[in-house]
Amino acid sequence: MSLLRAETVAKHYQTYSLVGASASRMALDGVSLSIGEGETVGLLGRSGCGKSTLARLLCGLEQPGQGQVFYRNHDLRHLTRAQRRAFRRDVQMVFQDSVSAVDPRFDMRAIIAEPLRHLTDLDARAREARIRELLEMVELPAGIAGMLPSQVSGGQLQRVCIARALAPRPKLIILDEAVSDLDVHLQASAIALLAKLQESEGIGYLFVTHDLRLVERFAERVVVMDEGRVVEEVPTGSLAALTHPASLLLKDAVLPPLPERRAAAQ
Ligand SMILES: Nc1ncnc2c1ncn2[C@@H]1O[C@H](COP(=O)(O)OP(=O)(O)OP(=O)(O)O)[C@@H](O)[C@H]1O
Ligand code: NI
Repeated sequence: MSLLRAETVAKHYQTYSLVGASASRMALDGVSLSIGEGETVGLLGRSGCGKSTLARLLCGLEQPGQGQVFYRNHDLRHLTRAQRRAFRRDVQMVFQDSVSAVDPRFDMRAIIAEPLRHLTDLDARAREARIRELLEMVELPAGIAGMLPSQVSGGQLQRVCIARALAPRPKLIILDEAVSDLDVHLQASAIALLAKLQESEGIGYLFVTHDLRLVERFAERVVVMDEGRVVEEVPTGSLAALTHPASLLLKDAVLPPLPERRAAAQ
């Protein structure tokens, strides 16, 4: 049974011009995607193809215009209270822009404590212990707990967002370009951290990116979208099988400009 499944979801946005004319833009055009428990899926495609829209539908932040999203075979629109709480716990999301994803008035402790308050039965003491444990998991010093978002670096704040996502012991974390803004070194260590957590906690990820290299290491399956549709889907071991033009663009972006290729072109 899938943990999370989108079935032929469609979503269009109404856009308005200055003169008041409205147009409809199809962000998702009949997309189906199923994610099993503990599974890691890379979701790729060029800018504007609908990745973030699909990510938001999957975690219930937005409703599809057509189609349905299912959590453990239950339609998200008809969850019981208990199922909704389980869904909120099991499926977490980390966004690209960690600064706007946190309240600037909250310190790191309060940021991480929030899901613990709402989604677990831990008392204050147990919450504090869990926060210490989470900071350790994301390799941040315990002393950071009392700092405000303005007092930590972008990379540290992103790790705090990952800690917050891990806090309620989710089954799946949807990472929407979550490491894209980090410098190369921090990106590599964030990926290593996510891969480690995948092993130790059995967490699965939906890893949204336009960088094929980032998913190659730890996704089992790569799904490529283009213009609001899923155009290809292959196991990570078979990337050579990708043939759609949108997939080839992703593959091309990975190839380094080899000196001999440049020489051959001259
Ligand atoms: N809130 C919104 N209002 C209007 N149009 C939107 C909205 N969100 C997304 N869109 C449009 O829907 C389409 C898909 O956007 P989406 O953000 O899902 O793409 P994406 O694949 O995540 O792109 P990127 O890689 O740049 O993040 C785009 O054409 C975008 O302009
Ligand atoms: Ni996006």
